[in-house]
Amino acid sequence: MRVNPGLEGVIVADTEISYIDGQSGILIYRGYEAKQLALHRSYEEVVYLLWKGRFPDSAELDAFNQALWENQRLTEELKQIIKLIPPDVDMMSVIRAALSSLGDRSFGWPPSLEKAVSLLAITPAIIAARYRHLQGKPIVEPIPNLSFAANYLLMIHGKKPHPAHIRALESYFTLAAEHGLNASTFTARVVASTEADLSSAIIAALGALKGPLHGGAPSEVEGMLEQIGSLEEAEKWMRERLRQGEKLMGFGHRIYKTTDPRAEALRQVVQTGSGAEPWFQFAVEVEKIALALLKEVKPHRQIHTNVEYYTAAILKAIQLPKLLYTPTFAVTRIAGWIAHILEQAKNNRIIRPTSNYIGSMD
Ligand SMILES: CC(=O)SCCNC(=O)CCNC(=O)[C@H](O)C(C)(C)COP(=O)(O)OP(=O)(O)OC[C@H]1O[C@@H](n2cnc3c(N)ncnc32)[C@H](O)[C@@H]1OP(=O)(O)O
Ligand SMILES: O=C([O-])CC(=O)C(=O)O
Repeated sequence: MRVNPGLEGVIVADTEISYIDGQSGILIYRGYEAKQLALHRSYEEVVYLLWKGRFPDSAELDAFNQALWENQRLTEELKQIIKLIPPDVDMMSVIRAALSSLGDRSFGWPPSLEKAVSLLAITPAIIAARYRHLQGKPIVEPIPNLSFAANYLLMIHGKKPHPAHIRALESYFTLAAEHGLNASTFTARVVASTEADLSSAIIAALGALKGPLHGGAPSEVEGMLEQIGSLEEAEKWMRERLRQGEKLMGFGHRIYKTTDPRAEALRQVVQTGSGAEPWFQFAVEVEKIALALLKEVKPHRQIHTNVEYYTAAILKAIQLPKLLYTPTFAVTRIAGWIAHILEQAKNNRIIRPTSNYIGSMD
C-alpha cells in the first residue's frame, strides 16, 4: 500500500482526545468545542479534561493547581544548566537541553500522570529563568494561588501581570493545547511507541514543533509584517514572495480548508483587548490582502489564515518578545502531547511504517 506524500489523509490512530472538522472549521476536545472551553473554563481544567477525559471536581482542581505550582521550582542543577548554555543558543534548544537533564528512571515507561504534571509545570519556569538570565535579571519564583498562565507571565516579567493579559494568554493556551496528529504530536506518539521515557517523547516533539512550517511560524509572521512595513507595500511584497515560490507565513493548513477557528477566536481576543493598536490594524489589513492574493495565485487551493498568524498578534499584545513565541506554544502543546502519549501507552504497538527502496542494487 502506498500513501500520499506527507501522509496526507492517512489515518494512523483512533483517538478520543480531539476532533477537527477541516471543512467547517470546528475543533473539539473530548466532546467540547475548544472556543467554548476558552471562554468558559480555566486552562488547568482543560488540561485535566485532555488527560483524564473529564473535568475535575473542585477538590481535584485544587490538588492539580497545587501540583502544578509545586513542580515549578527549579533545582540548583537546572538553574546551573540554564545559565551554562551559551547565550546564542535558541530558547527551544535550551528547553530541550534542560528537559534532557530530567530524564531519570522515574520518567520511564509507562508514562505517569505525576511525571506529566512535572514536565508541564517545569517548562514555563525553564523558559522564564533563561529569559531573565539573558537579561542579567534574577529568577522569579511562582506564587501559590496564581493561575498557570499568570505565573508564567510573572516569572518572565517579574511583576504581577495585567488581568487582561492573563485572560488573553489563558485563551491562547486553551486554543493551542491540542490539535490531533499534527507533526509534533505524531512525533511524540512515535517516540512513546518505542516505550521510551516520557521526557524523550516530549523532547522529540519539541524538535518537530520548532520548524517554521509548524510551531516556528509566529515569529516568521511578525518578521513578515515588519518586512512589509506599510500597507502600500503589502501586495507588491507578498506577490513577489509568491512569484519566487515562497510561502506566506501564517497561511495554509493541511486540515483546514476554511478559516482555522483558532485564528478567528484569537483575532477576537486581541480585538477586544488591544484592537485599537496600529500594528493590529495593520495585521488585519495585511491578512485581507494576503487572502485575496492567495486566492488569485493559487485558485485551486483553499488557503486560509491559520492559528499562527494571530498567535503572533496575541503574544505581541501581551508583551512577550518574539524569542518566546514558539516556546510559549510549546508550553501549552505539551498538554496535548502528553494526552496522546498516555493514549498511545494504553494500547501500544511500535509505529513502524515501510519505505520503498529505489536505490541501486549493484
Ligand atoms: C500550528 C501550525 O503548525 S499551523 C501551520 C503553520 N505554518 C505556516 O504558517 C507556514 C506556511 N504554511 C505552509 O507551509 C503549509 O500551508 C503547511 C505546512 C501548513 C501545510 O502544508 P501542506 O498541507 O503540505 O500543503 P502544501 O505545502 O503541499 O501546499 C499545497 C499548495 O498550497 C500552497 N500553499 C500552502 N500554504 C501556502 C502559503 N502559506 N503560502 C503560499 N502558498 C501556500 C503550496 O505552495 C501548494 O501549492 P502548489 O500545489 O501550487 O505547489
Ligand atoms: O494540525 C497541524 O498540522 C498544525 C496545527 O495547526 C497545530 O499543530 O496546531
